[in-house]
Amino acid sequence: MNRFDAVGTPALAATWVRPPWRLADLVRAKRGRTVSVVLPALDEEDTVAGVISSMTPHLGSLIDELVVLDSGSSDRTAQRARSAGATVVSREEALPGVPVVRGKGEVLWRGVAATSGDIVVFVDSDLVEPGSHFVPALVGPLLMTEDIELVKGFYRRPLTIGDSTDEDGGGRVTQLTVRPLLTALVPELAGVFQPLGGEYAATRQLLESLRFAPGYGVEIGLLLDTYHRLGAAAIGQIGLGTRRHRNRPTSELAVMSRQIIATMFSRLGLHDSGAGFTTFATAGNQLSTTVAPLSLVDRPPLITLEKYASAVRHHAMSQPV
Ligand SMILES: O=c1ccn([C@@H]2O[C@H](COP(=O)(O)OP(=O)(O)O)[C@@H](O)[C@H]2O)c(=O)[nH]1
Ligand SMILES: O=C(O)[C@@H](COP(=O)(O)O)O[C@H]1O[C@H](CO)[C@@H](O)[C@H](O)[C@H]1O
Repeated sequence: MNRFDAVGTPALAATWVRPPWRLADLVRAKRGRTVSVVLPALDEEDTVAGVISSMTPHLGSLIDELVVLDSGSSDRTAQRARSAGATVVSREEALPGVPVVRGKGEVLWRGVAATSGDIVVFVDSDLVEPGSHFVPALVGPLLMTEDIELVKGFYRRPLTIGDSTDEDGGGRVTQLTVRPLLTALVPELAGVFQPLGGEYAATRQLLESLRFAPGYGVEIGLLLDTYHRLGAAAIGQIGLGTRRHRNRPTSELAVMSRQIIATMFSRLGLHDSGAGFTTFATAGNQLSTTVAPLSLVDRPPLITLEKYASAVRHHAMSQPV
């Protein structure tokens, strides 16, 4: 285990700057365990096929299941995902009869329900030229060690606005909001480099036992709940190199940040006004305001959902002894 010796706040104890395992070692280490990859996708027709293509070489060996969980896309996301070799599941198909709500947390929650792998890997669908090493790196600690239950990827994050790129300007909410707040409120997690990153892997046993926060709060919710449940020793992080994705305008990230703060405060028992975030805009001498809705309603642990639990029991009984 390569300890990342940073000056100041130490990294997580389980930090790998580079994956030390060969692909063949990982496949051998599965020992009957299965791996499902879930790509949450809302209108990602431009990038979803490229993300899938970075993974299909591992399909049938390291990866057993590759699912795009369609978040209600209105573009050609589903068609392009199927053509690239993924299975596409809608939110309704993932949990029939359970009314759908908006947001990323809903899609990831249903992504766990729609798959069966012992290990579940989440990768965003808006990535630009992701490496084929992403999934092997993320599942490595889960296959090769005994005590890790959640593995977060970390990376350099370029920020491209228009024609200009700052090679380390990305992860704006991470850098300006979440990591400073974690340092102040949960210093044991100050060494998590990309707490919001959309590339992470976890055991199904963990994910089906956790609630899923709504919208963009899902990542910080899963991280804090895992920490409260199992401690920092169960959390690992691994270097993936550079991660490019669609960079949203700061105004949209402010709304994202508000939802993340609401989830953080709820997990830490801190009072939150519950007020939605107001965006101001002026035109001439006119002032307009938009209040973004805030949700505080988590999705319950899947294992408490009879529909899911019975499906798991049925699946278990259909497995060869
Ligand atoms: O309601 C949503 C919001 C986001 N996403 C997906 O979640 C990932 C990350 O979302 P986004 O790119 O908006 O977040 P960012 O990376 O910009 O912070 C992407 O694959 C989105 O398509 C989704 O499936 N449903
Ligand atoms: O890390 C962040 O600050 C934000 C925005 O990243 P950029 O400033 O656009 O590179 O993106 C993350 O947050 C989202 C909400 O949790 C996740 O869904 C994304 O996967 C993650 O990239």
